[in-house]
Amino acid sequence: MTDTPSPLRRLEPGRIVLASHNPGKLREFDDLMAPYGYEVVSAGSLGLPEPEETGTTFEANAELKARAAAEASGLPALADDSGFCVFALNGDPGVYSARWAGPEKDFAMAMRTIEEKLHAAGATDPADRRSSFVAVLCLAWPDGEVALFRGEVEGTAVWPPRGSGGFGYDPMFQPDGESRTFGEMSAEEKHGQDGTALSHRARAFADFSARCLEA
Ligand SMILES: O=c1nc[nH]c2c1ncn2[C@H]1C[C@H](O)[C@@H](COP(=O)(O)OP(=O)(O)OP(=O)(O)O)O1
Ligand SMILES: [Mg+2]
Repeated sequence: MTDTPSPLRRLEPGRIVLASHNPGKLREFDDLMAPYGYEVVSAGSLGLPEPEETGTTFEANAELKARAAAEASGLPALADDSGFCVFALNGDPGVYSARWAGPEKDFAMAMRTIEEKLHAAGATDPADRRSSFVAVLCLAWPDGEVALFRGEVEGTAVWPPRGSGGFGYDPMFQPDGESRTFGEMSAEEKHGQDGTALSHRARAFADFSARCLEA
C-alpha cells in the first residue's frame, strides 16, 4: 500500500465550470483553484439553471449537478454537494442542509432548529454534540465520464454560534483540535495552511487536485 493516490483522467488547462449557485462555495473554490492555471466560470455566469436535488446521498446530488452543467455547457464541470451532519440527530440536516434554511436561506434559523432538537434530546455535553461537515465533489466530463471525491471534518456543534466568517453553518461548527469555529476563522484557516487541508471542501479538493489537475 502507498499513500499516493492513483491518477485519474487529467484536466487539460482551460475552462472549467463550477456547478454551484452558492456564493460562499464559489469564493472558496476560487481560492482553491487559484494556484492552478484554469479559467474558472460559475454556472450562474453561464446562465445555467439550478437543478433540483432529488438524490438522497451527497454523491447522487453532486453527480446530478455536475452532469447537468457539463451537458449544458460542453465543458468539464465540478460540483460540490455538502452538508452539516449532527450525530445525535441521526446525521441531520445532512443532505438537507440547504433546505433546512428555507427559501430565504436563513441559516440563523436553521442553526436554531438544530439547537432546539439537540436541547430536546438532552445533548448539552460536548461529547453528545459530535458533528461533521461532509463535501462530495463530482467532476463530470462532457462525454459523460464522472469522478467523485469525498472530504469530511469532525468536530462539535456549539451554541451559541460564534463568528461571522464563512457561510451557512460555519458559526456553529468547531473542528476538533481548534478553539474557534469556522465562523471565527479566515478563509485561509478554514481551507488549511502549509499543505494541510482542514475543511471538508479543502480535503475533497486536495484529492481531486492531486489526481486531476495540472500543478
Ligand atoms: O463549508 C461550509 N460551511 C458552512 N455550511 C456549509 C458548508 N458546506 C456546506 N454547508 C451547508 C450550507 C449549504 O447551503 C449546504 C449545502 O447544500 P448544497 O445543496 O450542497 O449547496 P447549495 O444549495 O448551497 O449550493 P449548490 O447546490 O448550488 O452548490 O450545507
Ligand atoms: Mg444545492
